[in-house]
Amino acid sequence: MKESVCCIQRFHKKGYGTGKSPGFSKPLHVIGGVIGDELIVEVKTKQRAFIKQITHLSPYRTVPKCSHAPSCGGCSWQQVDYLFQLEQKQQRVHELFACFIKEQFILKSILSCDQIWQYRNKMEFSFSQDRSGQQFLGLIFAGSRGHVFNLQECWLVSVWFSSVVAQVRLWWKQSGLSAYRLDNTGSLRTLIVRQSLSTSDRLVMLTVSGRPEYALNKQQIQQFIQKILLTAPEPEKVSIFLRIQQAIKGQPTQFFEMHLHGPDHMLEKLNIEGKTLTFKISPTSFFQPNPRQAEKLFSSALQAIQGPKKHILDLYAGTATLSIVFAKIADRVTAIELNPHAVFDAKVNKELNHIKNLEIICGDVGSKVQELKNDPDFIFPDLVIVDPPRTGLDGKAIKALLELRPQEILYISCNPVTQAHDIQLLMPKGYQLVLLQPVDQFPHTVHIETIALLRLF
Ligand SMILES: C[S@@+](CC[C@H](N)C(=O)[O-])C[C@H]1O[C@@H](n2cnc3c(N)ncnc32)[C@H](O)[C@@H]1O
Repeated sequence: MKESVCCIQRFHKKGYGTGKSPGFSKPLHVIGGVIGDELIVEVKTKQRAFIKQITHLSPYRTVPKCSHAPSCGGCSWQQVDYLFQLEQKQQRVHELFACFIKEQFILKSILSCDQIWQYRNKMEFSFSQDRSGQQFLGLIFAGSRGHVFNLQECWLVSVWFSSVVAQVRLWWKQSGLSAYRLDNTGSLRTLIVRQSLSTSDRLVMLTVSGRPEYALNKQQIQQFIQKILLTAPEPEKVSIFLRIQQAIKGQPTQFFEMHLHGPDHMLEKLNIEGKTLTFKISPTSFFQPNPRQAEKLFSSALQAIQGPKKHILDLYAGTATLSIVFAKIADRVTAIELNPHAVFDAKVNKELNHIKNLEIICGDVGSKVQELKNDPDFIFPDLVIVDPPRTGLDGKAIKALLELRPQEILYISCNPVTQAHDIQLLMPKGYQLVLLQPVDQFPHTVHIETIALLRLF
């Protein structure tokens, strides 16, 4: 391991501080480095380095709240002043789009987060064991290849999350179970914890191996439930699930959920333009992880569109959040979602929010749009909303969009890199980017949510 000096000049896309260092031909990426820092660093791999000493403090540096901040892979920017985080995110979005868009488009100022701590409603923790058998349950070390550390606190979520982790760690010690390993041996894989920010509903899901020789027995499951119930003020209201993940070589991974305790879902509420909407969320359904910012995201998306619309297609609809928000400006809305559990939630959410003009379809976006188009009664949409996973739109979905040729496409994304890539494919076919609105859903991380409005010219 080599020691060197390094001045941080910019941020790497993963949030590391990047700067030149004498003796190294390529810039170093320093975990925890902030633009303006002068550092003595330890160089671990060719370009990856760790801070040994700060010789000059950046004016953008602040004191992290969490004791894990210097090494946790969850928050790479807790040491960066929040206003500077926002500036950096705004600049990143500008760089990603301005490099290929020559026409005028409006890049709005990023919508900041009012509650920058304890804003998440979900966190996934991993189980791991080293060669000596020492047990770890928590998050992944920054810059490591999946090395887990024992989490004691996390400021992105409520304190209940760390008390669940602590109780599960105690249960694990007594259980005799082992952590799942990449060679498909061992039992315990992940622990998902969710807590609604509006109703305080709580949900815990333990994911284990599907190999029969690593299955949990009745007593182990009962003891797991008892430990979780110790953490909650109203134990009867905690939902507990066991998820069995079956990984067989050459076959798609399969999941089976077992409902162990409490309600089979949780409820979350969003306030959109003065109206409170209620959403049922099953353990495997996606829901926006920062509900207060989701309110800003959805309100801002709604304001970007001038209604009324005849037919809105909501692709990658999840639990139908956007469909329900947009239903008031359309004659009809059609939602398409792959996950059957989320589709089931979406149907309940339609009823809970008294929506009459919404149809919900379960299936892959690319295939279902083709089927819809073949229906002679199909009304071509004037607005298509897409909110895909981080990987963006696949070839089939892009093709479907181009065949539908709606007047407007509202593209919401948690990954502006894939979003910019997809928009580059849509532009030569007559679409122009008219509006870009970044939203800070994830303070202290490098992640950015963006709303893009495309119009057919
Ligand atoms: C980022 S979430 C957006 C959900 C929703 N718009 C919201 O804000 O709550 C993406 C959703 O796309 C779904 N999905 C992923 N691939 C899909 C596909 N090929 N076809 C349909 N839905 C898909 C996922 O299950 C997930 O619910």
